[in-house]
Amino acid sequence: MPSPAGRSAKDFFRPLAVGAPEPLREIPARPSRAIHFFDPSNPKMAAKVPQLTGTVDVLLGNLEDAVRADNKVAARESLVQIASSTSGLGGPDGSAQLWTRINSLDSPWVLDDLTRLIPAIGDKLDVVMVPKVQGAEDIAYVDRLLAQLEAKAGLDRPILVHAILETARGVANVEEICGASPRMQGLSLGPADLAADRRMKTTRVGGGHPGYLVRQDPTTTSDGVLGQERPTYQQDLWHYTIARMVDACAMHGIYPYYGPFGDISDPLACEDQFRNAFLLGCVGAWSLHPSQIEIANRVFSPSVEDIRHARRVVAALNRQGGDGTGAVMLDGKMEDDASLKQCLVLVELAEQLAAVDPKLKEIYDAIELTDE
Ligand SMILES: CC(=O)SCCNC(=O)CCNC(=O)[C@H](O)C(C)(C)COP(=O)(O)OP(=O)(O)OC[C@H]1O[C@@H](n2cnc3c(N)ncnc32)[C@H](O)[C@@H]1OP(=O)(O)O
Ligand SMILES: CC(=O)C(=O)O
Ligand SMILES: [Mg+2]
Repeated sequence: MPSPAGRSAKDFFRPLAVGAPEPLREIPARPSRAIHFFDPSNPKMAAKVPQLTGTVDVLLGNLEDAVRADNKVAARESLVQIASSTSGLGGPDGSAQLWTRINSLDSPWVLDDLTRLIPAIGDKLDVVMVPKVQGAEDIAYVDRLLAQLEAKAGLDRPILVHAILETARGVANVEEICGASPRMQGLSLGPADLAADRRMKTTRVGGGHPGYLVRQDPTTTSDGVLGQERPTYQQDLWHYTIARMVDACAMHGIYPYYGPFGDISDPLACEDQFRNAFLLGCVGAWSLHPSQIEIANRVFSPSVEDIRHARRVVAALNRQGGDGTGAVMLDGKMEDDASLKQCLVLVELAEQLAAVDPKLKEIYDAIELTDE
C-alpha cells in the first residue's frame, strides 16, 4: 500500500533526485531544548548570534512571520552571511544546530528562500522548518525540491524537515504529515496561527487564558446551606493538540516541540507551559527572547531528583537479576519492567544532554545513590 506521500515502501528511502544524499533511516536525537528564533535582518539580533552559539542547542534564522515583508530579502541574505561566518554554527559538528523557518509555501518568497539558501549554506543547515503545513502533499513538495537542490549543490548529508502544526487541517492530518518523508525531524505547535484558523477567541501567542477554566461544584453544609467558595482551575488550551502531536511523532520516530510563548514578561507561566510539554513527551520549545533560553534549557533537562530516582530504579531491578524484568519494592512503591522503561527514557536523555552540556554533565555525575 502506498504511504500517504504516495510512495511504496520499497521506494520510501530512495533519494528523490539523482545525486541527492541517501535519506536517513533514523532521525538523530540531537539535543534541541531551545530553538532560539532570531530575525537575521535585525542587526542587533544578528550581532548576538556568535555569543549565543555556545549557550543554546538550536539557532533558527527566521524568514517568515515577525520579519517585515520589506525585509524578507535582507533577512535571507543576512542568514547566508551569518551561517558562513559564525564558527561552531550548524553542520554535524556544530556546537549549535542551524535551522531556518522558510516562508509559507503559498508566499512569493519561499522558492527563493530554498533556491538561495541550499546552494549557499546547505552544508550548514541542519533543519528547514516549514510553516502552515496542511498535509503530506506540502512535505512531498519540499522533499523533492530539497533533493534536487542538494544534488545540484553536491551535498552529502540530507537536510531535515520540521513542520509547524498551525492549521485545523494540519492537525487533522498530523499522522500523515509525520510519516510523509524520511526527512521529517519533528513538529512544533503554532498556537497563534492555529487559534486564528480554528476561530478560537484568544488574542495571545501561546499560553493559557483565564476564561478557559472549570469551576468546582457548589458545596452544601449538613444544614443545607450553600457554600460561597467555588474555586476555579484554569485549563490548558493546548493539551489536546500537543497530545496528538506527541503520539504522531512517537509513532514515526520523530520529535515533538511546544512552540512559542509570547509573554516574555511572564517567565513563570512560560516555564509552566514548557514543563507541561516536557512531561507530556516534548523535547524542546521555542525561545523568542534570550531570556527564554535558560528556561527551556532547564525545563527540558531532567531534574537531579528525577535522574537520582531513575538510576535507583535501574539499579534495584539490576540487583534483582540484571535483565530488567520482574518487580521490586522501592520506597513503598512497586517498580517493574514498565516503570524501568520510563526511567530509561530519562537516563538516556540525561546522557545525550550531558554529552553537549559540560555543566549538566558535572551535575549528573555528582548524583549519589544512597541505597547501594
Ligand atoms: C507566532 C510566531 O511565529 S513566534 C516566532 C516569530 N517571532 C519571533 O521570532 C520574535 C523574536 N523576538 C523578537 O522579535 C524580540 O525579542 C521582541 C520584539 C519580542 C522583543 O524585542 P526587544 O523589545 O528588542 O527586547 P529587549 O529590549 O528586551 O531586548 C534586549 C536585547 O536582546 C536583543 N534580542 C531580543 N530578542 C532577541 C532574539 N530573539 N535573538 C537575539 N537577540 C534578541 C535585543 O535586540 C536587545 O539587544 P541590545 O541589548 O543590543 O539592545
Ligand atoms: C508558532 C507560530 O508560527 C504560530 O503560533 O503561529
Ligand atoms: Mg505561525
